[in-house]
Amino acid sequence: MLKKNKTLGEFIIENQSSFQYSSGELSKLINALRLAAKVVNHEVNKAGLVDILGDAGDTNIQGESQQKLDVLANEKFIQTLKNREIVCGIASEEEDDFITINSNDENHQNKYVVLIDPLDGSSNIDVNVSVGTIFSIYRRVTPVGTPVEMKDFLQKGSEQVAAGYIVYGTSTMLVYSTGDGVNGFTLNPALGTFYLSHPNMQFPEEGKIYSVNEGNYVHFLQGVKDYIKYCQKEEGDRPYTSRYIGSLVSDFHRNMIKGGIYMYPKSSIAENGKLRLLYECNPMAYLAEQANGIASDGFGRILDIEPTELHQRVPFFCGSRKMVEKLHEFMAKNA
Ligand SMILES: O=P(O)(O)OC[C@H]1O[C@](O)(COP(=O)(O)O)[C@@H](O)[C@@H]1O
Ligand SMILES: [Mg+2]
Ligand SMILES: [Mg+2]
Repeated sequence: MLKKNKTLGEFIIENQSSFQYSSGELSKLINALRLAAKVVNHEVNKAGLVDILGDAGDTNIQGESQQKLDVLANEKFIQTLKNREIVCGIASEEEDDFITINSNDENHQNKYVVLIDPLDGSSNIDVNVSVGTIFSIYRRVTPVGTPVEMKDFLQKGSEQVAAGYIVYGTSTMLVYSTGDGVNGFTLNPALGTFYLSHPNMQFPEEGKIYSVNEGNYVHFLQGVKDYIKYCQKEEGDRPYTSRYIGSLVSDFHRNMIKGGIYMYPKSSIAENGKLRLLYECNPMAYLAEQANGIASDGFGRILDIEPTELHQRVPFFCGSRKMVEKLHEFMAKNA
């Protein structure tokens, strides 16, 4: 049984040997993400006091207006990773193309690439509702010693070596996995230290919460509509409770603790849904499976999807095993 209140630093060192490619490089990388999380947490917590609320006045490659905190979080994560010379490339929701990191690594010796959603839940920033950061880590497929290429980023989610998120909520937590279960660490703001608070997180097999933007209901496929009606029907332990924060990280985190299903389906107004495969769906799917949950596009496993573009979107259904299996029944019936 993992002893609680171990610091994240201690946990990283102790668990390094259980990682198949253990060389200390991934530990350094997780440590860098931990540092960047603290820097961004500090900015998020005082957002209303300084001029970092609101629109940054630019749009990203997906045509979405960038919030000032999107831009700031993006800068902080990229800078922290660059300064620590431990990755050979970074891709981000807020960057059109991937970034090659070779400033101090002339020989391109670094083995890992990182994909990030620097600030998840942007529509909640200005209204003081919890937001997050999502990260996904792969070993490069191109030879060490050569510059990083697009194919190093366009890998199936099943190839991830680690993934995680930070939730900036009532408390700040860093939750991640390196393929050996999911563990959650809570930041003690006074000490600036993350402590193990949620060892071995697991999705309950069954849940009573469904999370979907019902404002889009009329545009959903019949299978999704039927499943939502099933959740709302007075029968057995239903109706379920509807909870939708509008920050993927926060909705996922709640559902992982309490049991539930999160859905961002495709619709007649969003052909492939809204969420991005590489830095939203793949990392959350990796965590879900490590925590005994399921993540699919309504028909197949998210982690088996072959990526084709850096910012591609996919329909996303994720959560407690029995709930996602029930959704699959309705999707199959209407396929
Ligand atoms: O407002 P909508 O259409 O329901 O979308 C909410 C979803 O979009 C997101 O905000 C997309 O993420 P970003 O904020 O990183 O762009 C998710 O966090 C959230 O679940
Ligand atoms: Mg996001
Ligand atoms: Mg974002």
